Amino acid sequence: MSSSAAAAAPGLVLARDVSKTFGSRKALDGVSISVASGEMVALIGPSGSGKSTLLRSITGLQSIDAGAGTIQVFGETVQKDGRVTGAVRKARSKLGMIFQQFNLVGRLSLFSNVMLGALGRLPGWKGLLGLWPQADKDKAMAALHRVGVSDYAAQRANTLSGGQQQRGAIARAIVQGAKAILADEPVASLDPVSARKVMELLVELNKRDGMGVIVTLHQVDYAIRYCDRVIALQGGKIVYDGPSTALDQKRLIEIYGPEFEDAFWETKA
Ligand SMILES: Nc1ncnc2c1ncn2[C@@H]1O[C@H](COP(=O)(O)OP(=O)(O)OP(=O)(O)O)[C@@H](O)[C@H]1O
Repeated sequence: MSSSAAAAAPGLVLARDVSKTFGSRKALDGVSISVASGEMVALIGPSGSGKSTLLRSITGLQSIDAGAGTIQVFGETVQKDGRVTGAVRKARSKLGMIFQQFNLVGRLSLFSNVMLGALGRLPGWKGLLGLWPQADKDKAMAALHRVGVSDYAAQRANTLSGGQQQRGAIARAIVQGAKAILADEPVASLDPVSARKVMELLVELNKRDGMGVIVTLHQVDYAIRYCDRVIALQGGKIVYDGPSTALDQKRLIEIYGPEFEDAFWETKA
């Protein structure tokens, strides 16, 4: 790519002056962030600071306040004038979304769930009838193998462990051909070993495949260990945006308050 083409390539997220009000509470208050396409960024902050609201606004799952705020995803304006725009579909096709509660269809096999990632590329009736092209089936099995759960392909999703389901959700994003993963508390419901595996997978997709990753995390130590950049929210405002290596104890106490020690050591056991 020429340097001018690289300069023109749209980033993963460009959010300007984004606010979101629920009743009398400002969940986001004039937030602006810019995330390049191959970055891995942790969103941290105390409970209720606006992390999920920011992520949901980026994916267009929720509209932002009317006003000057705008959000672009891969160059598509997904939020403007307080409305989610029609361009959100195109943007979402490039985003793999991962949630705390896995969001797999429980009665379907793990394999079928992963195949759902290919739905956007197929006429709907073919997908509904399970008439998947062999190339997509191969891709799904390769993705399941890559995330380490191919042995469970035929098992119903609701009989799998949380860690297996979350890895399945990541396989679905791979099959979708996502250019980035937006993950909302992906490890909050997992035991420490499964949580580490999921974080390591996200890092691998970022470093090896160049996928952008934005991940909300409660565990500060995970943010520091796995993410190069951290954005911290407090009361809906950005209070830190920089390298994770520069997050020292003083800064973390500023972000979380004096209870920070508890939050930090929560996952050390
Ligand atoms: N749908 C909603 N209706 C009303 N208030 C909401 C809604 N969603 C979020 N809020 C409020 O907005 C604020 C930010 O919530 P948000 O879920 O974004 O925080 P968070 O940082 O992700 O918190 P946590 O770490 O506990 O998940 C909170 O005060 C929350 O109560």
